[in-house]
Amino acid sequence: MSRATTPVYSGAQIRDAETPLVEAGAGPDMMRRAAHGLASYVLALLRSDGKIYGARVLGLIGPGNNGGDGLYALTALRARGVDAQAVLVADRAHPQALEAFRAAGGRVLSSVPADTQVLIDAVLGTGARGAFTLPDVPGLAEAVGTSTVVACDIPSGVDADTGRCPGEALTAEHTVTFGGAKLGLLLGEGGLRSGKIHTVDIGLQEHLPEPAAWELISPEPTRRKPRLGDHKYSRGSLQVVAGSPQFPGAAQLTVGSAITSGVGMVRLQADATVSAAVLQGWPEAVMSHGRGAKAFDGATAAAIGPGLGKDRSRLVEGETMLRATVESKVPCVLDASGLELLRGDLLTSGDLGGQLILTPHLGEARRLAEALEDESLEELLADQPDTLAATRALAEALGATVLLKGPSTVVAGPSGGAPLVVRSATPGLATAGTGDVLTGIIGALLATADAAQEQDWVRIAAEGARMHAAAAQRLDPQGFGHFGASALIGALRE
Ligand SMILES: NC(=O)C1=CN([C@@H]2O[C@H](COP(=O)(O)OP(=O)(O)OC[C@H]3O[C@@H](n4cnc5c(N)ncnc54)[C@H](OP(=O)(O)O)[C@@H]3O)[C@@H](O)[C@H]2O)[C@@H](O)CC1
Ligand SMILES: Nc1ncnc2c1ncn2[C@@H]1O[C@H](COP(=O)(O)OP(=O)(O)O)[C@@H](O)[C@H]1O
Ligand SMILES: [K+]
Repeated sequence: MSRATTPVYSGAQIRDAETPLVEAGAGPDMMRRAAHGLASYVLALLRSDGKIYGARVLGLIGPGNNGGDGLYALTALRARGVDAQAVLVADRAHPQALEAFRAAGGRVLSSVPADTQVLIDAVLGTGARGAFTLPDVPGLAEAVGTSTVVACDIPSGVDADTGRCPGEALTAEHTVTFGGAKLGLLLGEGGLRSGKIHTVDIGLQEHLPEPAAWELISPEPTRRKPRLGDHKYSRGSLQVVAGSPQFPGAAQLTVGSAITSGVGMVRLQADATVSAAVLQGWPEAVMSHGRGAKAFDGATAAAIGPGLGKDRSRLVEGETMLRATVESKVPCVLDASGLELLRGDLLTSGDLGGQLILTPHLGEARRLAEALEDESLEELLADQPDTLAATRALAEALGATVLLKGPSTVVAGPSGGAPLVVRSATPGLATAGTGDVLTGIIGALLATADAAQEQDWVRIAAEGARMHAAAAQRLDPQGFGHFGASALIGALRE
């Protein structure tokens, strides 16, 4: 993968990489490195917050190695003058780590002091199995609200492979994770509970397999800048089928975001009312109403679906265009009501092509799973979804690229390459119409991209999601959420 991405592993991959090292006697060494990384991170937090000497840190310690990491980190913090104490939540704790902690003057408390500044969650890590119940420790609920919670490896209760929380779970503002980022820190519920993620090298690197996914963290160079000799046709032309009398705004947002993302020409196929509305805001848009699949001639990509609603004639136009793109293998992004067009042979062909990018949100993905009558996919998408496995399965079933939207967006191609994840931390995007903006961005990227391989489509779609989140971040750095989809378009310029 490129330098814009970082590897993400399942908990099982990390454990498998650790096993031979533990068998060779390197376990204590790895634990020392993990604890040192955790203690250094907490020290930096305390330093930025005021002072280290006498600062109050409490470790919530579980029965296994995760608790061992926590106890050694507390020991290291004590050596720096931090008032670090522990609460043991089980009837046992890592014996050597507990001994080291006690030898450093650490005390085991039966409640969490009210003046705790940093609470280290070292209850469960990758060894967690099944549902977790928050320990009944006096003062814990209050401290969770008032102190900074730092998770040791993974917030307790979060499944390291999927991000699912089968029972209760702790929520951290920071997670210091060992050996490599875990899927569970990025995906689903886990993605909402991990906060800022910091990875500590514990010497696993060369023992790790190909990662289960990659996180896209900085711009992918998929955007083509205008060249000196370019003209409007050579810069790419995007054909949009969006909007209906009920939802004219969806066409405005898709067209506007495509124009702003940088493409030679944006053409819209829509009826007279929608066209008039779009032209008010975007006079540079070209109308191609009434030309059927011919409207598609010369386009280098298509964007189909936003705001077609249940309008019969608009859906027919969308389907005509969709079939034309699939047949000619011209890249296309299919969103919103456009996804309802995947029925009959379009649903079951299993080979729509990686150049077709579907951008469902969770509800739309569930409807696709229902239409496919795929119970295992429905299960992956149920209550606590496994978004990585579900995106892969959906991409494979349809033979297309799938971008599953959410706080963490997952993109997978049809033939099983490693998916890309875009974590946004911009909940202000949860507002009507932002999906239409994403469709316009991806449409523009597709229209201007040089893509040859399946993984290119995955990268382009993920880059679209990154640009979308970056625009929200730029527009609303404090996270107040006081913006709508139209304002997001204005923030697309990087
Ligand atoms: N391997 C290494 O060398 C290195 C590992 N490292 C660290 O070790 C961590 C993994 O440690 P681990 O394997 O000891 O598992 P861990 O997460 O502490 O939990 C296991 C304990 O919890 C219990 N338990 C399980 N589920 C439960 C539930 N739902 N509710 C309640 N209890 C539950 C379970 O009890 P049992 O079911 O066995 O009775 C068992 O006692 C990893 O995240 C990293 O921090 C690093 O130091 C680097 C080197
Ligand atoms: N809590 C959230 N945090 C970050 N991004 C979010 C959140 N909720 C939604 N989004 C993003 O906002 C967009 C919403 O898209 P969608 O649901 O299709 O909206 P619409 O159909 O109204 O345009 C997606 O890109 C999604 O990833
Ligand atoms: K933990």
